[in-house]
Amino acid sequence: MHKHFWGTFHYRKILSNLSAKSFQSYIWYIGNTHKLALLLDYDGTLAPIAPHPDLAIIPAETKNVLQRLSNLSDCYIAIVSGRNVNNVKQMVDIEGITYAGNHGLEILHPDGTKFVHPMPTEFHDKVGELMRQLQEKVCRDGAWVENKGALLTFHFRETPIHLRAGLEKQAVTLIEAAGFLAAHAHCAIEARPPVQWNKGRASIYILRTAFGVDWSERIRIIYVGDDATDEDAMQALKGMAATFRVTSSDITKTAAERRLPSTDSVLTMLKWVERHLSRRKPSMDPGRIPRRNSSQLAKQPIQMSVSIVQASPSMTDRPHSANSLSPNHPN
Ligand SMILES: O=P(O)(O)OC[C@H]1O[C@H](O[C@H]2O[C@H](CO)[C@@H](O)[C@H](O)[C@H]2O)[C@H](O)[C@@H](O)[C@@H]1O
Repeated sequence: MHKHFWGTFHYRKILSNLSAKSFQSYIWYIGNTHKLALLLDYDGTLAPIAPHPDLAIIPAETKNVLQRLSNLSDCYIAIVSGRNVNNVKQMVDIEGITYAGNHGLEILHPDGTKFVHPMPTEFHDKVGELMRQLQEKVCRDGAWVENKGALLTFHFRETPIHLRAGLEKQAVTLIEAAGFLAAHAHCAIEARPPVQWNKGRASIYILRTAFGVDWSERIRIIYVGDDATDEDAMQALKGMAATFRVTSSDITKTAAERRLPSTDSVLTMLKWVERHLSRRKPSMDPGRIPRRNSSQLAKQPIQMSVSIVQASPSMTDRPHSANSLSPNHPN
């Protein structure tokens, strides 16, 4: 059942003035029997962008609707973020859901088990050295480095606009010289270890762990994200999910089925999902799985290996490039 779901409703304009009614056309996709998996990015999707990561707070209304959705037996929620996994869990602060941090390199399952993608050992030391280099050479004029453990983010949101390009270029050079992949984010450069893992692969890993190998037949999926790193997931889930890119631009390239203009519209969608799921009639459909039983499925062995990718000599901002599933891929 790998096909596009939107039929005649497939268009890519930004929808402004969204109301719950705007999502009515999704009823036939979500249907009345299947469990729904909501995969949601954090910054710029659930929480509006703020001058500093500590200030990007999830609005109370959004948190409340997520909390209620997390209590529905036929709704599974995973937050898929570029933040450190403990940090994003702290920011969302809802128990019983899945948290993926560092673009999926670390995943906390609702039953408390944790997945950590294998990392070449030398990169543990290299992260410290790259942090030192960035701090020494490019942390000025408001720019700073966020240490996320296996990853670093070089932030320049507070840097005067005319100084940004120079610092960005220098940071990219340092990141790539240290053997990391550099990727553009919102007023930031992400320094990621060169492993073939991203939000797309992490999303598929999460769905397979929760729902088993035939996950794509058993569930309906909604993925929402606002950044280039979310494009990996939108690409990987193409034809298997309803995908939304949060952007106020209609020229931003995206693999998503539709665009949403703001975090407010994400809230509107979540409210619509809640209303639809709450109105569904109880069903005996085997596709519905009690959510707490998903830990049984997590015990199925999943192949995992470290695959090193070559850091390119130029800027690595290819959101669609790392999506093709390798023979090692758990899917
Ligand atoms: O995948 P996400 O959950 O969207 O995380 C992506 C990055 O988000 C954070 O940085 C961004 O949001 C900050 C708060 O709004 C903003 O100040 C910054 O300019 C943005 O780049 C976070 O700090 C990063 O670690 C995440 O990778």
